[in-house]
Amino acid sequence: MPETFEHEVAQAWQGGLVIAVCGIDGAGKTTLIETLARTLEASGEAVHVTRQPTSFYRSLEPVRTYHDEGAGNIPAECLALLSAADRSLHLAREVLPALLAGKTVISDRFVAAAAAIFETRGLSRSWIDEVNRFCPPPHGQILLDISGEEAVERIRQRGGYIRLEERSASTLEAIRQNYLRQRQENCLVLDAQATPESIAEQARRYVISLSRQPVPA
Ligand SMILES: Nc1ncnc2c1ncn2[C@@H]1O[C@H](COP(=O)(O)OP(=O)(O)OP(=O)(O)O)[C@@H](O)[C@H]1O
Ligand SMILES: Cc1cn([C@H]2C[C@H](O)[C@@H](COP(=O)(O)O)O2)c(=O)[nH]c1=O
Repeated sequence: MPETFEHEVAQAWQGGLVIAVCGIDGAGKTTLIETLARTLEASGEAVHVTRQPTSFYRSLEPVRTYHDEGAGNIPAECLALLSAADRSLHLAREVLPALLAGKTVISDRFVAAAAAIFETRGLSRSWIDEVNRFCPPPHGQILLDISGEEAVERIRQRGGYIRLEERSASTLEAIRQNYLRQRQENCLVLDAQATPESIAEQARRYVISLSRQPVPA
């Protein structure tokens, strides 16, 4: 019998380290990941930084239309399936090769983001979990917690392209509440309004504790 993709992923997961950084848009994921990766690399760790969804998902017409204009005639199921397909390619082409090369993978969003986002778009958690069944939870997850209102304000100040959902504090707040409700036991929840330095230091200690190394002072 051919080996299933699920089995291949499960094998690569053993002994590897995948850290997901989650939180609503504007929470500070990119900012934290940059510092965290630099700090871990400086201490000799091989790190691979990546993100979900990938540019493949973002480039798809229904996704771009949804981001610009909202649902219209695009079913949430369609976007969730495209995002799951994107996730499977991302695992096969990027995450597994990095793990097999002995790297620590830090991902800007991971499978929990799909659950938090697509529940607010009306899909059931069991259906979302089923279509993402091939993707195990990460070994560690950092949730940057911020209110929808504060996130909208940060996104506005950051400037650049702003998606429709990013203008709605109540939508971002609903996604935030899903993240908080669904979080794994070992998830580190950080106040995203602390200073970037303090957030990065708490994240560094968490990652080192997961890699079972003594935490340097
Ligand atoms: N701890 C912090 N305190 C204050 N401002 C912050 C902090 N972290 C990030 N910011 C600022 O908030 C804005 C959003 O940060 P960032 O782009 O890192 O968020 P993000 O979660 O990656 O957003 P998105 O999901 O939209 O890509 C940026 O302008 C950034 O400089
Ligand atoms: C995981 C996942 C995310 N999305 C959404 C979440 C964001 O609003 C965008 C991507 O934003 P970025 O700031 O450009 O990273 O996509 C989604 O629609 N489906 C998903 O599975």
